[in-house]
Amino acid sequence: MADSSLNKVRDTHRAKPASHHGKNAHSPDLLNALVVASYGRHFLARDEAGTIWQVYGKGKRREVAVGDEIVILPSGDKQAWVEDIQTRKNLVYRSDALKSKMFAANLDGVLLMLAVSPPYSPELLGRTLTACKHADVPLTILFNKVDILEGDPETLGDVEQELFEMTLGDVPTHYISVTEKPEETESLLRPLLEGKRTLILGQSGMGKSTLINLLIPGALAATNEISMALNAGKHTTTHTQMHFGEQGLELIDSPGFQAFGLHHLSEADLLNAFSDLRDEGNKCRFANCQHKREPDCAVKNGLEDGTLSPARYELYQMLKAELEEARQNY
Ligand SMILES: Nc1nc2c(ncn2[C@@H]2O[C@H](COP(=O)(O)OP(=O)(O)OP(=O)(O)O)[C@@H](O)[C@H]2O)c(=O)[nH]1
Ligand SMILES: [Zn+2]
Repeated sequence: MADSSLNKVRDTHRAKPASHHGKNAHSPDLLNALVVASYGRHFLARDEAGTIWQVYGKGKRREVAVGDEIVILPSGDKQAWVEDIQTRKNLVYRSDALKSKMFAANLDGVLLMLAVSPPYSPELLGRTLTACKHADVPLTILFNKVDILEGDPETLGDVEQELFEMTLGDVPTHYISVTEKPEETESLLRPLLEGKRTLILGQSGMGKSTLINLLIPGALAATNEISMALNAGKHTTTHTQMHFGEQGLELIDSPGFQAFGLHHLSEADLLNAFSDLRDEGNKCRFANCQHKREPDCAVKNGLEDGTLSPARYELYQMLKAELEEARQNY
């Protein structure tokens, strides 16, 4: 049975006064709480007594992410205001020219789910890799649905090669089948995930929900019930949600994404995420070499002799061009 703490939400009509347990030491009216769901404009937060509050923020205090430790001021009927957001250990987010979207904060790791059907996007893989490097959160790749590739070792070999090249062999990568090999998947992942808070990312259809239901049975159904009860999910189909399993397993589910802008990175940030290109680039003849058509370009030479990855080079040039364009528009 899932130990979904969201099940502890109280019936509004019989609500008891909050226990002293969850009170904020500085002010008796304030409570410390953990953000467990984000609907964009409002959030669900769980206080230390296990009560779920629907919380709203004004101005900067609206910029709340799942995983944030916040201080809330109850305003009645299980509703509360965000009073403060505690300093984050880390934050994974994406951003385009118009807005940024926070995935989650205070993470121990990110799991990126990929599959061959629907086909995964190497570009999204590269962007996820870059965002996690920048946020300094360990990334693990789960390549799901390997059952589809049974009897097709060639395609599987190509995938392995592509993932290795893009990640420089630096990212733990597991080949799994959630539906066909559930026990194996579970015994592989439990030791990696227990006692940790993990954000699961992936394009639509990669198997995120299937995996969450395997590791925390009933999690998604319980979540829907809570959302309905609090009316929190009204008019929203996509939201980010934390699920609580046994042995301190915490999984954060985020809607499948098709875009992953990285406008929040500076050019130096970008170079740090591509340290292979940065280090080789230091050997170019010109200090400001763009690694395009300059003579004695160590990066171009590295691409030619196979020591650098063309896929990473292309992604780097694409992200750099985006940053330059974004800067010109401001
Ligand atoms: N063949 C195969 N199918 C799988 C596997 N894991 C999941 N699926 C199927 O893939 C489809 C999509 O799975 P979901 O778990 O809904 O994918 P998701 O990543 O949550 O997608 P969104 O909710 O759209 O973000 C479902 O029909 C699953 O049954 C697997 O290991 N092998
Ligand atoms: Zn160069």
